[in-house]
Amino acid sequence: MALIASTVYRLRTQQVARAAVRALYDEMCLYPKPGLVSKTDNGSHDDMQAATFIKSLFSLRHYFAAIYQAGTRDADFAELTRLGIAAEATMLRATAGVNTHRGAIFNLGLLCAALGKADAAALPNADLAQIVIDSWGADIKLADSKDMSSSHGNLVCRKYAVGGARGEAAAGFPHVFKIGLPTLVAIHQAGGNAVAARCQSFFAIMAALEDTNLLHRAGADGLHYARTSAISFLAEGGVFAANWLQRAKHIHQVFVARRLSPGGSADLLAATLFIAALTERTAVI
Ligand SMILES: CC(C)(COP(=O)(O)OP(=O)(O)OC[C@H]1O[C@@H](n2cnc3c(N)ncnc32)[C@H](O[C@H]2O[C@H](COP(=O)(O)OP(=O)(O)OP(=O)(O)O)[C@@H](O)[C@H]2O)[C@@H]1O)[C@@H](O)C(=O)NCCC(=O)NCCS
Ligand SMILES: Nc1ncnc2[nH]cnc12
Repeated sequence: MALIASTVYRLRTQQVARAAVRALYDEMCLYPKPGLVSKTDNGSHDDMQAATFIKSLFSLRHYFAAIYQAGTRDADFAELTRLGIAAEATMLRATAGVNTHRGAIFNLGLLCAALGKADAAALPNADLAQIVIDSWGADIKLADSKDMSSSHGNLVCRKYAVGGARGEAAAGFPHVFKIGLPTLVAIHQAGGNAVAARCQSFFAIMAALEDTNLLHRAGADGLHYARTSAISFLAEGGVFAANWLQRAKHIHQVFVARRLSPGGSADLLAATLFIAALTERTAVI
């Protein structure tokens, strides 16, 4: 029995880690994704391209396995943080110092750990958002209150009084579970293909998110412009509009011209794809 249990554990760990890496890959590949890197172009970035992201996400495969297993052992936030910081170093080695997935390491890492905790408790349809809140929410808020770093995000969160990645996590990833995922499922159920479902999900997240990348690069006006663009795209029919692809590509070009880069929305799209892949009813999207 022990052999079977250990084999199941190993296979599940591999499944979760592969799903996390695949979600980051599918996010990067999605086009158009206003201002962001894809295989088509580098968006609003001079310092990174598709290959940078592929090196980065591949370098994180062991991290996602490790943090899932930490979750199965009911690890505390201090242990998760140690794994996350080590993963950031691994990412930077893979990208020659470019920050491709620092937020994704945090966002997807916590969701992998929550999944591990749910699996260990044999809860197949666990409320992962609630597990994140209950298990590590207080520590995430404490870490945020003690953060005196000069990271782009921390400076922006203080200046604009927004929650950033930590605020999103401590609230149980509402932009994933209440916006990204329902939108992805709705478009799929309406007959939309994967690209349409993922684009609509991305625009829905961007329309609502206080993305610190946008605030860092373009201030409150930049965030407002990006969110208004997404709201207009959705109000004019989103991916159900006949010319949606041309409109989405035009918005991408305008974001590039303005150097806007909603990296936080991209991370939460990846988190949405990760949850969808591991949730039986949405595994096909
Ligand atoms: C917890 C941290 C992630 C906090 O990081 P930071 O202090 O920087 O604060 P945030 O801005 O709040 O978050 C950083 C990244 O998170 C993404 N993000 C932004 N807004 C949100 C949001 N509202 N909700 C969720 N996630 C959000 C975003 O990451 C992506 O964009 C980055 C790439 O884009 P780019 O424009 O290139 O970014 P820069 O290089 O900074 O700017 P340029 O110079 O290019 O203009 C990339 O990171 C994507 O992932 C934000 O950037 C983290 O600092 C932390 O504490 N980590 C330690 C490990 C840990 O605590 N782990 C716990 C368990 S895993
Ligand atoms: N595809 C992407 N382009 C730019 N920044 C990102 N952050 C996360 N995904 C990204």
